Amino acid sequence: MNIQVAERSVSPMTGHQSKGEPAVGAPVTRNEEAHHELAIRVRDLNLWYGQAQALKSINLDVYQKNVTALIGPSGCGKSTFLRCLNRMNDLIPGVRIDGLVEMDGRDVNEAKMDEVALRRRVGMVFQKPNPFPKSIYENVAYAPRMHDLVSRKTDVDELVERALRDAGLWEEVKDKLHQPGTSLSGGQQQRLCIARAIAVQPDVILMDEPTSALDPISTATIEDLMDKLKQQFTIITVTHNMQQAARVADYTAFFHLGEVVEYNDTQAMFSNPHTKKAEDYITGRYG
Ligand SMILES: Nc1ncnc2c1ncn2[C@@H]1O[C@H](COP(=O)(O)OP(=O)(O)OP(=O)(O)O)[C@@H](O)[C@H]1O
Repeated sequence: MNIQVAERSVSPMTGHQSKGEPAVGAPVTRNEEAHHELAIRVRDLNLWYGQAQALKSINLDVYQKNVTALIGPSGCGKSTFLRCLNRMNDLIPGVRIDGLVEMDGRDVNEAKMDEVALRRRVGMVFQKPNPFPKSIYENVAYAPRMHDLVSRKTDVDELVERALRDAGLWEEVKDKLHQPGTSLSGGQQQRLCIARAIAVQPDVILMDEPTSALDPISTATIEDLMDKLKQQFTIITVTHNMQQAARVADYTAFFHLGEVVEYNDTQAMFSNPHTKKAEDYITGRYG
């Protein structure tokens, strides 16, 4: 099957989940070179906002040092799912969660889990670049200092430089480190936010539509960066751009009405989707 991938934003969904579609869980096929060690194991995860169920029995294995894309129509639960991985939904009143989100053999929702430590291990980059109202340097140095990872000035300097280099921003900012982060362009600000996220050496970086507010050149820069960063980090990204998912992701999960309908190696998913819904969505027939 030769699937034409759609490039477009997604409007509110229509359609219904049909039963009897293939079980989801471990991908069917995998990239030869990809790492196959589990970073996160999600089992039977359900989430309600008040009475409304937004996630329904999600089962997903996220592999270390890969990019996993979450795709699907607007309102199908991608961002909600992403926030379950670092307990950011805890901040929303009326949320109820059950099921397992396991990292390093521990359920992130267990009562004694230290949420601050969890969010150090699972960093997040948002749709709109959101640097602190501080200098470029302080944006990167703040969290490592707060977590006591570094204290000596030379160590902080070194860490700031390394994070900015890894985020592909050092050459552009090395002579203006003490200017406000907000003085940078949108694409540079997003790379600053990535530098801020990686400065604490997380295991996982969550990205919620990280390029949707950026121009095509900045988008391409971030996509290249994701490809480099996966050597060091596990990346989970939400995207509405099918071509981006096809370009950057090793694995793709297709969400629909709060369920993961299909999860597979990206190449396999895009060339031979197992479900009609995934095929229709990927090809832009609905969404
Ligand atoms: N804070 C909230 N309170 C109540 N309901 C919410 C909240 N956040 C999301 N929802 C609902 O949960 C469902 C899933 O939303 P979510 O934002 O996770 O979907 P999404 O797939 O990320 O959508 P989009 O692609 O438009 O960003 C939707 O019905 C949404 O209205």
